[in-house]
Amino acid sequence: MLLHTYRSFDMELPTVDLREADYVILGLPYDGTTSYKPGARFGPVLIRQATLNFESYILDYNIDIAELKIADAGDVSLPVNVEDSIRVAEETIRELREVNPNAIPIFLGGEHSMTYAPVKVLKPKSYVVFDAHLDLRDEYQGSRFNHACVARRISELGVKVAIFGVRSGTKEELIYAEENGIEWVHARDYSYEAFVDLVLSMPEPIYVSVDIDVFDASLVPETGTPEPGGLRFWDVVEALEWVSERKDVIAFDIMEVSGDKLGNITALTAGKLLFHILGMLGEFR
Ligand SMILES: N=C(N)NCCCCNCCCN
Ligand SMILES: [Mn+2]
Ligand SMILES: [Mn+2]
Repeated sequence: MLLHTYRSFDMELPTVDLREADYVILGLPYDGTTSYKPGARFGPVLIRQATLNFESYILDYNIDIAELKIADAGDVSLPVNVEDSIRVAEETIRELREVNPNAIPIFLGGEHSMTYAPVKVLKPKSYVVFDAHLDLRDEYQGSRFNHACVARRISELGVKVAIFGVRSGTKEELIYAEENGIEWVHARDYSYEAFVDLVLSMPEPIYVSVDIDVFDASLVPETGTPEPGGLRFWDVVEALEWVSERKDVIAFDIMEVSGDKLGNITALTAGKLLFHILGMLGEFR
């Protein structure tokens, strides 16, 4: 076990020791800056539990992900304060890299605020994110590390940012995007072609983040700030297939899953996406 982690719930998959893994799951169960619907601290448990519903054989790729070498490093034990939590998450991810520098991590959240930690440690050149929100605020509800600020903090690290599926933002965020070369695609304008067009020229390596609220609210009612008018499940899967096959993706996350009932529709959406990500990684890499 890594320092500052605990085991919460087992997925519907055999796992291997972290040292031997090609892929590693790590939960970031933080919800201290939630602004609307609470419960993101249960996201990682809910996603793992939802995988019990799914076959490990993925029809789309003709692959059984039970045969992949996947480790589950558990969940990081996070303190109350958001900046302290980011620090503990960073330390844990650094430790994980020391134990196994080659495994591709898939982080499960937990608020989007936590994505800052893996990005700081893994130092991608680009951040490709699916999100209903721009997350480009300088500050929100008293914190610069609020979930609504994470894309801005990441862009300030010098990482190239592109955001897909957006349908919520402020004038201030729009101006920041424009002044800082941050590309984004409205959910109404989203297409596979628009995604490929933008991501094709982005510098590598790439960190891919899925804020689960990018999906239509009907697919993800249990998330911190649900928004109607979102993407379909296959929109995101097809984009991830392209980027994981064609570009150097060093990590993924699935964030902002919440709720207090096992088997909730949001967790099922996230669990199914997790299995597809593992399937495409097994197929393409
Ligand atoms: N990145 C995010 N998830 N942002 C959500 C911001 C919520 C805006 N509430 C609007 C309240 C208006 N009174
Ligand atoms: Mn977000
Ligand atoms: Mn969002």
